[in-house]
Amino acid sequence: MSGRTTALTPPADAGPPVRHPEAPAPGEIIGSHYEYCFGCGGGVAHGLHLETRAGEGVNVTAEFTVREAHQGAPGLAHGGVLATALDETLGSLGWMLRVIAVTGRLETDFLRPVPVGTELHLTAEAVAVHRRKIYCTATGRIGGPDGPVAVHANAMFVEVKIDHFIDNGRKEEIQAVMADPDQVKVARAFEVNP
Ligand SMILES: CCCCCCCC(=O)SCCNC(=O)CCNC(=O)[C@H](O)C(C)(C)COP(=O)(O)OP(=O)(O)OC[C@H]1O[C@@H](n2cnc3c(N)ncnc32)[C@H](O)[C@@H]1OP(=O)(O)O
Repeated sequence: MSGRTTALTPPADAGPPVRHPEAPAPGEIIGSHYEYCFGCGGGVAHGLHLETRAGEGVNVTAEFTVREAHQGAPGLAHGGVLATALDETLGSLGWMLRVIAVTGRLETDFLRPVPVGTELHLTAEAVAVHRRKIYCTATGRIGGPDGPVAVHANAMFVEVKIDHFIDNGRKEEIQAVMADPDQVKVARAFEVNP
């Protein structure tokens, strides 16, 4: 990581994020991007099962109920799980920009403990784009969209091509995904932007 600036403040020549014309309509549920994703996949028993909805701008909302399997301290959510919820919500912003992007940097503030049983209401928003970098923020509130803020993150995602996953993922899973024509179609559509 030599010579790389790690600041999460967008550079002066960064531009505003632009909602893609084919982004999901406001209020539309953004389905899971992968059945075995710990954040959103239905195939992970103890996963977060996060359900994300498109916002009106380059933003999304999501809910996640903290369950027993998500504990760190007795009766409280594990901080890493809460960071995962923020990360997953932020990851959905790619649908609004219609790019594939992965987390480059994620800085999380933990402001309140989150008890098991809590429904965490999450929002994420892209704030600036500079070349392949997407600067964004996310917030998790306890109990409702206007509840007290429990967690907040500033992040920078980096746009990648499908090859990022093909070249780096384990062969078994990559082959299974590539055998599904629907998944390939969705992924390739994201590579043609706009
Ligand atoms: C399909 C979507 C799934 C979503 C799931 C939820 C989100 C996730 O959890 S994704 C999984 C976690 N993240 C990862 O595994 C990513 C691992 N990291 C990588 O693969 C690489 O480091 C990657 C792709 C981020 C960047 O590598 P590379 O493509 O070679 O780009 P690189 O040239 O180094 O960087 C591009 C720009 O980003 C900047 N950058 C990259 N990483 C960072 C970082 N950590 N901090 C600050 N800046 C960074 C670089 O400085 C560069 O900036 P500039 O354009 O000004 O020169």
